[in-house]
Amino acid sequence: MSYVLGVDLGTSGVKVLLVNREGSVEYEKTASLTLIQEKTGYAEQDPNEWVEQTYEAISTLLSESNINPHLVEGISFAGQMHGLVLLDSNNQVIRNSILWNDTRTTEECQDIYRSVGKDRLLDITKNLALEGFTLPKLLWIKKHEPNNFNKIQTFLLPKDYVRYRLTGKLHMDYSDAAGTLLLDLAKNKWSEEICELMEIPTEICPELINSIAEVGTLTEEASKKSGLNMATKVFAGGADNACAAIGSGVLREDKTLVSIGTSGVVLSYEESGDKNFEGKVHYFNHGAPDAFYSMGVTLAAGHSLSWYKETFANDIGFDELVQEASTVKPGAGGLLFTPYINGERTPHVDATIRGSFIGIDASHKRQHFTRAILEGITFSLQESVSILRESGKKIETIISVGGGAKSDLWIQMQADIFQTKVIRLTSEQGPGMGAAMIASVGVGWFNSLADCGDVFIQEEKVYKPIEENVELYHDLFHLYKQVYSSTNKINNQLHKIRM
Ligand SMILES: Nc1ncnc2c1ncn2[C@@H]1O[C@H](COP(=O)(O)OP(=O)(O)O)[C@@H](O)[C@H]1O
Ligand SMILES: O=C(CO)[C@@H](O)[C@H](O)COP(=O)(O)O
Repeated sequence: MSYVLGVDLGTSGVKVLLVNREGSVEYEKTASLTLIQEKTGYAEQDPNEWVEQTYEAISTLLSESNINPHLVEGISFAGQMHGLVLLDSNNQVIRNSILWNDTRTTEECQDIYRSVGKDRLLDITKNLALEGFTLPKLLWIKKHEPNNFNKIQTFLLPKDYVRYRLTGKLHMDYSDAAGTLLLDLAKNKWSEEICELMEIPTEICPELINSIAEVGTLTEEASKKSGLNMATKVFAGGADNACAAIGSGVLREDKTLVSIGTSGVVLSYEESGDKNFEGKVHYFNHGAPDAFYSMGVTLAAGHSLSWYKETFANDIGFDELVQEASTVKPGAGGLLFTPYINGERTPHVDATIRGSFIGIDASHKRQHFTRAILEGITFSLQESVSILRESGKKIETIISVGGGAKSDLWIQMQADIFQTKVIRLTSEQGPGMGAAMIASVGVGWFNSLADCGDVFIQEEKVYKPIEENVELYHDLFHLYKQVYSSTNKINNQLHKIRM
């Protein structure tokens, strides 16, 4: 038997999957990560912790599974997008990474619109200037940390930095580069026009490669620290959502996934990169060659639940917390939650909005708040489903992945609110499975990602909408959508106090 490893550098932790030639996940290991939030709107992580925790997860997996490392033929990576990693002339990390859910860069986004123009930016990158993207972070460093900016030899994204430390090779893959606001999507190259207009030296932009490209093998240090054989082949990998699309079989039109990780995404396959969504959704390169995807993003999806658990229910696990919520009927006793604890992207591009509980009643218990959070996150994702449907997408079946897909209750809720069949796969680890599929094609087990998907991707359970819940949630969704416009002005005032 031989194996590949899929590494998913998520925000909550590094997840490593050991996958055999039949696509079975024979072992998985997670090593947690620390989210540094020194003040409102800030989110950072230490790139060196990513590397150490990747070594920890791989070495522990190998020792616990008792697998001979020589049987691991290949490894690839999925990673949280947009996070800015700055390397100096010795390829040393200059400062902590500013992450995808950090919203400090509103001014820099306005600078981009002033210098490039919103329409021109959309023409070149197909995306709006959002606080979580990479270019605004680079501009923030240039404005607020000029000494650090002047030390930059190159910038990378999270998984590319981990792959660099394991191989000694510097690259960025196209699916992740698409989220930097520096990639010319049509020309598939760094935009010299945007670099020039924003005074970003083009030489700090790394070499671009495809997700399925072989980048090399492991360094001696990486082999020693991970326990893997030095001859293990390393493949580029992709953005976590691009890999989730691969790992969920979203490899043709009208295939859609929902991933509830720290963020929440609704992702739909796009055959071309020349549609015009007017920036209403994200529009990025897929991890599969010559393909793209549209995507709505809820900034704090799983994060809303994990923040609530850590703050109010740290004595119990997620399973128990969610099980409690299942004792409450749909509608959470008239309690609504909006998941804007880090601001929001889709449909509301608003870094100052914050979350709300509306309708708190003296009869409500913890389980009502938990259910309201699950429903509010799902309502937020329904807003992205609605945008994609309004763009002409047929969304009749959705594949659910991410940590949120561990819960029967939450997937049923998704079916009821999205009013579609929702499929749970045998592994909810969409990004990690996608990375494993990239490695399995790379080592030659399959001729294409689609051929690999036919073997690796197995449905475990289909959830169908429950009519009475559909009707209730349909009415509640209209109430939910009113909360943003009813609270954004107050939140803007509160933001001044929060700073
Ligand atoms: N058993 C569970 N039931 C429901 N939700 C869960 C469960 N375990 C984790 N989660 C949710 O999944 C999220 C983490 O999902 P994951 O895909 O690992 O995120 P990331 O890739 O961002 O690290 C947590 O924030 C939590 O809200
Ligand atoms: O910013 C985005 C997509 O644009 C997020 O999807 C990040 O990629 C984080 O992913 P998770 O940690 O939630 O998996």
